[in-house]
Amino acid sequence: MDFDTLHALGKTELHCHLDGSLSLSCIRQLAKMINRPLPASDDTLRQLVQAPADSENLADYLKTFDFVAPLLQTKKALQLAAFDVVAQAAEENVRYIEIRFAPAFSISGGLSLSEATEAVIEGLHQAMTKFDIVAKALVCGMRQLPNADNQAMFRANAALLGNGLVGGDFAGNEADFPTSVCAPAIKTAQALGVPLTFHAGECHCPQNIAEAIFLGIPRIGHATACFDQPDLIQKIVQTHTTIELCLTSNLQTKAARSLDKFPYQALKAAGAAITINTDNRTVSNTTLTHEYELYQTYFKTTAADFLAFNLNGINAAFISEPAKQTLRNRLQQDYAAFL
Ligand SMILES: O=c1[nH]cnc2c1ncn2[C@@H]1O[C@H](CO)[C@@H](O)[C@H]1O
Ligand SMILES: [Zn+2]
Repeated sequence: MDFDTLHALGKTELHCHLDGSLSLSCIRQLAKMINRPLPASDDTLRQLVQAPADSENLADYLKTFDFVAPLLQTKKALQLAAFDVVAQAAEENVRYIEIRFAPAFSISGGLSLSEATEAVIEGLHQAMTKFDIVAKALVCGMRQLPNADNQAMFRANAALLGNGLVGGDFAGNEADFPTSVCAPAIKTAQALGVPLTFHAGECHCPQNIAEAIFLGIPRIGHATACFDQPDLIQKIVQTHTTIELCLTSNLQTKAARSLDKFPYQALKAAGAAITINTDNRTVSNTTLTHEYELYQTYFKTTAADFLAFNLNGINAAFISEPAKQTLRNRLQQDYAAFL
């Protein structure tokens, strides 16, 4: 399929970070609101908000997020940001998206942990009235924060579940903060009834994936380190764990040092429920269409595969069964001409 066809295909995306996906024009608008000077040239600005080409590891990649954090400290800014990311997704025919962000990174201007989320939800709702897309929010605990902080975040946000907020995640510094360290906050989120996905396996540590599955988490972001672990892959299949693959991001963070160390083929061969995601449109300089193009080029992924991965995404989405059925029907229609 050519790029225009890949662009036209209906899509779903479970793994997309708000702060890593702002368009340059949105970044300019937000910077203006706090009188922060930015380089006049888009090329220069892009260098500042994209992960460096020579990122050594996840920690290096995550440094890029410091640039936009000060821009996301007011209700208006978070609303505009959420609207902006949904608009980008709708433009490339994403029908369903879950957008994640860390409330703890948006409270230095005086917002509470729940007000930050309410503002994101407001932006998602505004975008849904304008574009043909369903957009939901996930709140991220951060691995490097104390469990008490992540627990407070989930407690503050649990009441918003069902009203635009559909679940939670843990992101951040996996190399120094393994899954076991986060277990108390994971258990708190689960006890509060927060559906969870979880970043694991980005730092060459398959154990972090295994522990997350053991703790009953039904979706794993990345899971890169399972590529040469047949037993773990069997566990993923048996437990019906859905994997949120992020190819470009993994090559940048060196989670996968080459394509043969990316787990797509091993997971697909085993029959695991995989999905394709951007992770961070801006920080990783990608789009979901570009990701599809890479899979087609590198792995000969077909329209039937893309449909199956999108249906995996719907099955694992944190929404009601009737809402899922509507989206499934829509995707079947979208793909009918390509199968
Ligand atoms: O690939 C990733 N792995 C781990 N953490 C990430 C990744 N991408 C973004 N974030 C972290 O999630 C926070 C909330 O969106 C971001 O600020 C960033 O620190
Ligand atoms: Zn991520």
